[in-house]
Amino acid sequence: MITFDDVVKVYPGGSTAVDHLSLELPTGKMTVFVGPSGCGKTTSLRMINRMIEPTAGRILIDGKDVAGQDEALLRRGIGYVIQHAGLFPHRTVLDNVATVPLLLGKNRKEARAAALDLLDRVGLAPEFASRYPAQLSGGQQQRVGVARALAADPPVMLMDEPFSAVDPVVREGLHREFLRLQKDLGKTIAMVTHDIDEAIKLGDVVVILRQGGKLAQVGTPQELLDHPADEFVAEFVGRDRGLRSLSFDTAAALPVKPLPDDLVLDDAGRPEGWRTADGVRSTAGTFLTSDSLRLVTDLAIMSPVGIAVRVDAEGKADGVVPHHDLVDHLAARRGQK
Ligand SMILES: Nc1ncnc2c1ncn2[C@@H]1O[C@H](COP(=O)(O)OP(=O)(O)OP(=O)(O)O)[C@@H](O)[C@H]1O
Repeated sequence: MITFDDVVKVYPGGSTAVDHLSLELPTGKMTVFVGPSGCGKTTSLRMINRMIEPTAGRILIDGKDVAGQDEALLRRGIGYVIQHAGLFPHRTVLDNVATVPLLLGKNRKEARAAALDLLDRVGLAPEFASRYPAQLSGGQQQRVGVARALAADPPVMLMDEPFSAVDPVVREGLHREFLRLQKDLGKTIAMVTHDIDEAIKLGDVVVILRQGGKLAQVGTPQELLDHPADEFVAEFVGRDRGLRSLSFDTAAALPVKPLPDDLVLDDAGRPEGWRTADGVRSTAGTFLTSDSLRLVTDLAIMSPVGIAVRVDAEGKADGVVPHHDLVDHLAARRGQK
């Protein structure tokens, strides 16, 4: 666990970048710092590995104050990934990643093998190993940056806007791969982004800072969406927060009605579509109990008859949710929160 204990940073010249920040970043989870430009996100991150020293307060990793630790040793246990990857331009991809295992005392062969394994883990084929960073796309460079940060197998990773230099489609892919990787590795990660959607998607915990380096709110994405602490947070997480919060709940508790006659099924009981007055069948939108309430809402809205169809694992229809039932369920859900 990383603990911020009443941390203050005032830069020379007097601007307060971080103002009495107290927080806990849970072990093995991803904590995302987000907030408007200049609110102290990067400063907070860099105080963890002592690239910046706090003016007051303490930062502890697993109960040990970082201030008392040897900087080189401390940083060996903390991987660091930045925007544009920060790769060595005159070294090949393989050498960029193998540098760290070499520094840690592996021989050349072992270091190269470790680097190849890491490149594979971040989704880069072996043929990229001999290229130079300039011969890669932004997204590929970012993967090399992540592989290099992982090379020392650090328990903690700091990531400063790691996905912001790539276009939205590539970013989407990197998010997916990163979530898969983190599921395997379970690192304690502190990440900075200015993008609230990215924070909500990737963060187990989201820290929202406001101007002047003050903590606005900390919580799980769903807590922030369902219970924003004030107007600033509500605005920041977005006006559509009600709808987005539905992504975090499954349809498991959603009551269903029996199948109506106008739902056409095949021989195996799988929905084929809706029978309409002129005989045309339009597709029926189906969901599993494990799908999100957001998907069910979308299906009900898009359905010509305003009904979403629940199916089992074999695709067999076993109940329906008319949109008015869905609205009642969502209202009751809101009342329970
Ligand atoms: N070296 C410095 N000297 C003086 N002031 C600084 C220094 N670095 C940052 N600041 C100021 O501290 C505040 C916080 O900066 P920081 O970079 O931590 O914010 P940020 O939230 O990461 O911003 P952004 O999203 O724009 O990158 C800003 O007002 C900034 O101008």
